Amino acid sequence: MGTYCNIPLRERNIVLIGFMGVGKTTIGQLVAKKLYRDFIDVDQEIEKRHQMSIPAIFEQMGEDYFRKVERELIIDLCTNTRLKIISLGGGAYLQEEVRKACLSHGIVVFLDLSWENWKERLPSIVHDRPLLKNKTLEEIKELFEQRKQAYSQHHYRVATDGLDPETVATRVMKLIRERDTE
Ligand SMILES: Nc1ncnc2c1ncn2[C@@H]1O[C@H](COP(=O)(O)OP(=O)(O)O)[C@@H](O)[C@H]1O
Ligand SMILES: O=C(O)C1=C[C@@H](OP(=O)(O)O)[C@@H](O)[C@H](O)C1
Ligand SMILES: [Mg+2]
Repeated sequence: MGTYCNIPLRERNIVLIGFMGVGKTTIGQLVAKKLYRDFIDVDQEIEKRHQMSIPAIFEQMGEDYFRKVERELIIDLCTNTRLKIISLGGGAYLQEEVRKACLSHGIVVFLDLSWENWKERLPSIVHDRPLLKNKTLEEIKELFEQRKQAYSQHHYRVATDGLDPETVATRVMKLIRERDTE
């Protein structure tokens, strides 16, 4: 797969990236509604295809299997679909092939949230994020910091601290509209 892309800019998929719990799934859904586009959440798609939850897939098939499935699905979506709003799982973008496919074929929007604000969200998300279970807050912070380097490879960044989902979605939508009218 080369990096050449013949998809016109305004037809490219919008790909939301960022750490677990920053709001990729929530915001993606809202942006899709605002732009009258289809929404695809990669985790939900994998769950649907396997008829299993993400924690069950991790437990029964293992993380390596999950990473392979998510990589293949994302590359397929990036190269073979247009005009979608796609929310990735937070770890997918750690894979180089995924980054390349998203950056060359889509418009990558990084949803950023400070550690201080992210920490407040942990209790509400820990139950269905296998990678957060049985980890201390210090270990999670380390993962949060480690992943910054991958997420720094994006087209747009939206700072979400203190913003409700509607406001974040409006900001993402405006970025896309402004780009389309350039
Ligand atoms: N901007 C926001 N402000 C407050 N809570 C949010 C915001 N975005 C998402 N959430 C909440 O955070 C949790 C994780 O959101 P989710 O969309 O599943 O994140 P992700 O897909 O990035 O893991 C959910 O409970 C969601 O309601
Ligand atoms: O960051 C990760 O490694 C993961 C993030 C999750 O998605 P969200 O980022 O939507 O929580 C999900 O794909 C899985 O639990 C692994
Ligand atoms: Mg999600």
